[in-house]
Amino acid sequence: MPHPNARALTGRIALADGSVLRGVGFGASGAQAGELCFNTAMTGYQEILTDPSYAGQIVTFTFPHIGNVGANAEDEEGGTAAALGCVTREVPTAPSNWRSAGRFADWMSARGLIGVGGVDTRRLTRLIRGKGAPHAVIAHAADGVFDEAALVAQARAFAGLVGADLARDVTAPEAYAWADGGWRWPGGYGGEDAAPPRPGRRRVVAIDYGAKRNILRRLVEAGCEVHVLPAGATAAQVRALDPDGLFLSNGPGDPAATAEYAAPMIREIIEQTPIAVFGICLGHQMLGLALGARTVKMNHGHHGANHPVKDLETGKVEIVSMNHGFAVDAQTLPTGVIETHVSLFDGSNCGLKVAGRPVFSVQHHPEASPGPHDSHYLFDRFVSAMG
Ligand SMILES: NC(=O)CC[C@H](N)C(=O)O
Repeated sequence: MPHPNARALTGRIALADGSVLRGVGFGASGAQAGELCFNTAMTGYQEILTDPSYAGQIVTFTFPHIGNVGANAEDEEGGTAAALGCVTREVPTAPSNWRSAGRFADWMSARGLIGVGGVDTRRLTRLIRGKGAPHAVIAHAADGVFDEAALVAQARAFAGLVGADLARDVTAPEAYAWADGGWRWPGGYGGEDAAPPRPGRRRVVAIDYGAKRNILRRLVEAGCEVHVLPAGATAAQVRALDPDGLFLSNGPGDPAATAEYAAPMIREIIEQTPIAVFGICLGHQMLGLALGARTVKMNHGHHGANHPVKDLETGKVEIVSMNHGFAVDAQTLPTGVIETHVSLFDGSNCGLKVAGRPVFSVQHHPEASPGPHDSHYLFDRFVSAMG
């Protein structure tokens, strides 16, 4: 007789190398192919899974208990696309906190996210770290019946993130204004109405390549009035709003795949308009590309809320939130572009600035959603750079 606690193995993780891990499926049903990465954050699973930068990826959480505090409407970082699903050590339980809007598994279903729990995530993480982020399929079927060979074939057929322009897929369909944590986006999330522009605020045009909401909130907190433009915005469209600063957001996919539209716009602004420019993550990589540097695919990337980064100008070490699988190759930074931050895990580039200009960017996530607040000062630095 089966153990009374035994649960059917209704989930699978199939890797392109042919291995198949079995677990307990939860959330949405189906089978999705993507790149499998691991995230070491101990909190913030809902922010992670709704961060548009995770489009095309499946997240293995190294922290074993995921979903225990349920899900709620405030913690969503994006309105539409995000990760494909997640892998957990323990099968999520019912929420244990009073403010949850609902069970994690129900929220996963509603978002179309597939979960597989009861997996040896330690083994999976070692595998990803050793061989690089694999192409994989995450699958959930209530009857526990799978064609495992077909899942492996589906993982092998995944084209990968190199060369994939996903920022265009997740960007806002049209321009919108954001203020005080609210936004106006017809058919969107439907949060609070945007407040009218306030006198005395610095005007920022933020390009949405898959922007996390908490970045926009932090910009408002730092004293900005934020106007968001879709990914394909031209320099003329940016200038038409007469901003004091241009913000380049985070986002999914390969930065080099955006070369046709992002780099030319950024270059034109830097060359012709004397405003401050600040980029985060994909925005950092795009700024690097616009300045003439190259980006490279990392082995397994940086995904977590506990990464040490050194500010090379102050010598201070910040513990930061990270989520990237590509990086700017610091060796390719041209003269006049200075490396400002490095990862103390692997020495990879984490920041740059243009000498003598109010133009800078970081690879990590100062908005800390989830994560530590050590890098919040960068939002004030952006506002100061507006003169
Ligand atoms: N969070 C991000 O902006 C990620 C940037 C890019 N997609 C990468 O994986 O490196």
